[in-house]
Amino acid sequence: MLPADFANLGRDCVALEEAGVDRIQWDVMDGVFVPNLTFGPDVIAACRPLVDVPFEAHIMAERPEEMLPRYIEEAGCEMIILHPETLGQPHRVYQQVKQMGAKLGIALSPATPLTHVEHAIDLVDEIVLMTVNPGFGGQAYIASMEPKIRMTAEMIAASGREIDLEVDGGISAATIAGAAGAGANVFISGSALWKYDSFAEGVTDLRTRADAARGR
Ligand SMILES: O=C(CO)[C@@H](O)[C@H](O)COP(=O)(O)O
Ligand SMILES: [Co+2]
Repeated sequence: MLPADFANLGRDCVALEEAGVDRIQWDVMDGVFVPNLTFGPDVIAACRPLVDVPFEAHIMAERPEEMLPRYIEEAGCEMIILHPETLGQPHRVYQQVKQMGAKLGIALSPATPLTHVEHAIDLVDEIVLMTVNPGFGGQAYIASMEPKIRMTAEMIAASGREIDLEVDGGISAATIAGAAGAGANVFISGSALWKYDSFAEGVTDLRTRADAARGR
């Protein structure tokens, strides 16, 4: 939702759902962990009743554990995506997310190693590999993340668990095949999706390209 019209977030949520997106990701930024400031649980909660599509909160904010109940219970986010660097005791917070009934996403910035997920492979529902440095939309896809995508896919396969591999940042018609071919199965597209003539055209084009790269 970072490229959305902040004066009409509800309208854009409805349009995205009508276009057939599988989920809506809210980029929560506090201006401390990343040099940008966006929206919090009250804004997400205001949009929740307008659509049925799952919400995931990508929380790029320090001490996110203090507001977890607001994202899960008030804002109705089914998935909570956290950056390990923002947590004093990551594993404890991961347990709290699951105990509150939400799905757990762990986001790794480009320089954050895969080892940050190893200890939580039995808890995590989604591993999010940032293919840009977090904080802004419209940045260039970092193709050198593709070996990390492959290693993550191998780690997931070895775990024997159903874990989504999401890529987030710079995903467009030009880059989605590379990410999909490396093993990603969930794709977050912001600025590229908004550039299509319609959301429906973008969703169809991006999904078709990803499926082709995954041999589906
Ligand atoms: O979390 C982030 C950025 O910090 C991403 O969700 C971006 O907001 C995706 O936007 P594009 O790179 O697709 O424009
Ligand atoms: Co994001």
